[in-house]
Amino acid sequence: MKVGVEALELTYGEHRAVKNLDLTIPDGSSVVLLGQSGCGKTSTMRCIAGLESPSGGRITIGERTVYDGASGTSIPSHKRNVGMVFQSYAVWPHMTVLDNVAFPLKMKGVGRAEARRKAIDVLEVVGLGHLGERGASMLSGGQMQRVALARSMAMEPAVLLLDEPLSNLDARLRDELRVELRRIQLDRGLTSLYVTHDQQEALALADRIAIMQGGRITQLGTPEEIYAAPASASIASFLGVTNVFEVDSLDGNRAVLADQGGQLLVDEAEAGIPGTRFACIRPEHVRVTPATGEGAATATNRMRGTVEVAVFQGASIRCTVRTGTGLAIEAICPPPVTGTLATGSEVSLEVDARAVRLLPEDVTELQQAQEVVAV
Ligand SMILES: Nc1ncnc2c1ncn2[C@@H]1O[C@H](COP(=O)(O)OP(=O)(O)OP(=O)(O)O)[C@@H](O)[C@H]1O
Repeated sequence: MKVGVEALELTYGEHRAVKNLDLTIPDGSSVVLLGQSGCGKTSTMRCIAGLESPSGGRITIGERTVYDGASGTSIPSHKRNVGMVFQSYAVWPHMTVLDNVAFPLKMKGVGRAEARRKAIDVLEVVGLGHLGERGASMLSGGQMQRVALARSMAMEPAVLLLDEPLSNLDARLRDELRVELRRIQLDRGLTSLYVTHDQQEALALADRIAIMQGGRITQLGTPEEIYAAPASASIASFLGVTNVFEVDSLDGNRAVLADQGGQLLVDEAEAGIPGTRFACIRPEHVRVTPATGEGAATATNRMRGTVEVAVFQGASIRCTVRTGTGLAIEAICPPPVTGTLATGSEVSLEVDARAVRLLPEDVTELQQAQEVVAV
């Protein structure tokens, strides 16, 4: 069911944890709240679940208003029909896997046979159909988290709230379960809100990502839109854009970098936007080649530099190159011709002017993601 949050406010004492927050989760879609620790993600989710008392705003689930500060409406958590999955697995160790899933259904008044049938069905969906009779204490972390997910899904909630459910798992399991979760979400058309500080998780699981900073949503868009066009330098940094350079001034379509960092050619359209202060370049948009002469093509930045460090990542190499003007530029490149990227190598860098984005340091109002421009 569709979930609507309007002008939500939550304060803890003097601290405003959630500030005038608006968010819609369309029916059957997955929204991921992505932001640094302490930005208010969990608080927002807990307000939707009915586990916090907001200080104002309105929350609707389907057609029902579950919270309204103006009229004093507040439906208790257990009557909101929300399912929750947390970081901690929260399975009952003394019960079998099947009973873990069937028990809450029985508590809700579902008959024994029907509860069992539903439990078997959702255990199948999460890939645990063969482990129904096993004691829950004998499961791995990943399996326990699947049980927790199955238990929430069995209740057929109007919305599934997931708060960093994968963060206690090791990296391999996390990757595996992330794909599995997305498959289940799409197959079942679950309406879900997922909270994480992990950008890979957000990119993989979201129909829409809501970037949260300081109690507000500052950008909303599809994973592709947010990845290609972050609204501010702080969002870009958070998304792993390591090349963020302060701009001193603009000279036509040249950005003069602060601290004698040299100049970068930028797209004319970017140069025309007033008030921007940081030049951001994704590492994968930097081309590294063996050193050649400095070129003078108009639409491409060309620089010479020395490889400071290069890290082999399997399918790619991540390296830091120090340019003649002292800029440290990161690049992600395909595995190179032998030796090109060894530490100390002289290399040439190329960055298309259209790959240099000029962004404000921060945004405080919600930015809808812009159309993605390929470079
Ligand atoms: N019960 C509480 N009492 C007082 N302050 C709180 C309480 N819970 C959270 N806060 C504060 O509110 C802010 C938002 O916390 P919240 O847990 O929502 O952040 P988060 O983005 O989910 O972070 P994390 O990823 O670390 O869980 C933080 O500054 C936190 O310290």
